Amino acid sequence: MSKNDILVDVRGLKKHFTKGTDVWGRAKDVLKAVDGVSFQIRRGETFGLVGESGSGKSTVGRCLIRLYDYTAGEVLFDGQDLSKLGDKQLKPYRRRIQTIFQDPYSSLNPGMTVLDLIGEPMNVHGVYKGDAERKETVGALLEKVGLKREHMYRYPHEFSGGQRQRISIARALSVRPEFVVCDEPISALDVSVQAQVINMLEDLQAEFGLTYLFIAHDLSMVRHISDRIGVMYGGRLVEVADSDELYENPLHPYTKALLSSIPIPDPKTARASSPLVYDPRSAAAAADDELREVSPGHYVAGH
Ligand SMILES: Nc1ncnc2c1ncn2[C@@H]1O[C@H](COP(=O)(O)OP(=O)(O)OP(=O)(O)O)[C@@H](O)[C@H]1O
Repeated sequence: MSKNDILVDVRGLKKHFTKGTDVWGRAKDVLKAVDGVSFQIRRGETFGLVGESGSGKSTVGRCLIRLYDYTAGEVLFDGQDLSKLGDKQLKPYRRRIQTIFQDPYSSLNPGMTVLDLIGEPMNVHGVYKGDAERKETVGALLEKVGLKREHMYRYPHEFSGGQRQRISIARALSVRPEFVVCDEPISALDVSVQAQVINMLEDLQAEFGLTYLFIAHDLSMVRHISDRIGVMYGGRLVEVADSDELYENPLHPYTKALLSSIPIPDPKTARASSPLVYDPRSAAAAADDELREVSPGHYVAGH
């Protein structure tokens, strides 16, 4: 991977939360939500981040968009360490990096029309030249995400969950970002609309040359959209590999357990055995947890 190919470079990222302080003002409990995570995302690819609830996926995403200051490590975006920038210097990066959140119900202000919701980030970043252009852009974006132009005059409660997520996607894309953090964007949607949203995200990626971090705990959809996948457990990455390689040749016991719990729709290929259970005290898990490259592009911890 040449330096130029890399859009996002995460190096030794740590985010520790402290809960309460003692009488001397020292932190009592430290929760190591992210504890030394490194990975790179190439321009134009989708990097999937998977793991069970609480493994630290969203915290990684929030550090990447600078919603959280991090405890240690570096996040380089297009070669720039964002933690070194003040608010003014950060502004262009706040345009270039956008987020789509899980819950399309709470992430859209119910009192705003779709026109204002999609137009708001455009106002903040001044990416249009007058009301007519703004309206035209919003209309075109609505069509791109499978809605109608006239929907711009409606309010979020008039739409289904899937349609609201389409509005959130149009809002994120309105400022022509390069990198989009998709934090469980389909988890709250009906299974029947999940695949539609995934296909749409892929089409938009191809059309606009987007790079995605795709966070999910549902492994079945992640394989479809991701080029490479990182598996998180307890605030650390335990395995990183190309998507197909990870599914066909999982090496870490936690990855194996995670994969064994995906329902298989085709009875001919259905597993004979029941899902594996990961025991973090097992010998393999207890071994040193640095990632090592075991075959080209396939990294695993403690193996
Ligand atoms: N703002 C916060 N303050 C304190 N603890 C936090 C905060 N945000 C996250 N955590 C804790 O950090 C750990 C990792 O949380 P995170 O949300 O990153 O996990 P996740 O893998 O994304 O899980 P989920 O899929 O449930 O969102 C959890 O134990 C969580 O309770």
